[in-house]
Amino acid sequence: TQSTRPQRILGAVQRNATRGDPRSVVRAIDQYCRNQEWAMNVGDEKGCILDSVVSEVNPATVLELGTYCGYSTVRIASLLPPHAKLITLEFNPEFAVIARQVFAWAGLEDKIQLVEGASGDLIPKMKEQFGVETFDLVFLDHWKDRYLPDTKLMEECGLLRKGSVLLADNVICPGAPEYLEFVRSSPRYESQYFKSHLEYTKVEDGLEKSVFLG
Ligand SMILES: CCc1ncnc2c1ncn2[C@@H]1O[C@H](/C=C/CNC(=O)c2cc(-c3ccc(F)cc3)cc(O)c2O)[C@@H](O)[C@H]1O
Ligand SMILES: [Mg+2]
Repeated sequence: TQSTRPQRILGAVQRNATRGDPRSVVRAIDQYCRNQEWAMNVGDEKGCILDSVVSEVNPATVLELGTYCGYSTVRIASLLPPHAKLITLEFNPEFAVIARQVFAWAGLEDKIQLVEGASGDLIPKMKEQFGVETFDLVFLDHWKDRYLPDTKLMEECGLLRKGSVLLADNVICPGAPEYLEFVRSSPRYESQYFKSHLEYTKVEDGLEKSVFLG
């Protein structure tokens, strides 16, 4: 039977990365997706911007919306301090199965908690079910029309504190126009655009970093 793209990405990791070495997992996925078949990972160029924001925030609690194969999850988790917690939400069970194996190959399964389900259903349960107070960093990389409703939902659920950082992928391509308009015009956010390129291409894309002002 025909394999899926996520299965082929996992294969590339298992063939080319070193068990327990997160950076080799990241490199293996980037090489596969750049040379064999494109996939919607944040990628190496935007990934460097992601790394710099993670290092600057040095978060104790991270929420990722949209795991896919776990490329950005591994990238973020590999930079977290010892007792930090990364929760990643994914509603496609097939992608979740692949991502968990990618985390295991990277040796990061103890730092990453993948929760299966839709973000709109899970965000209201964060405090009671997952013992989260607030998130220091949120990485938005799921369906682009969910960025704004989920941001409003996180505010309503008291999951953002003064200084919480939202980092959103793809604000240009495919684009998240309503989200961008909101965070750039709201007095409750301080927003900054990091110009880059769509993963593995020369097409313009970028990340929007928005600090919640409380
Ligand atoms: C219901 C809420 C909700 N709850 C939980 N999990 C959810 C969810 N909504 C989605 N997911 C999961 O997240 C991932 C989807 C991510 C969606 N990402 C892009 O569409 C995208 C596209 C391009 C691009 C494609 C084609 C082009 F030509 C150009 C650019 C580039 C990029 O970097 C991109 O991120 C999958 O794992 C979903 O199962
Ligand atoms: Mg993306």
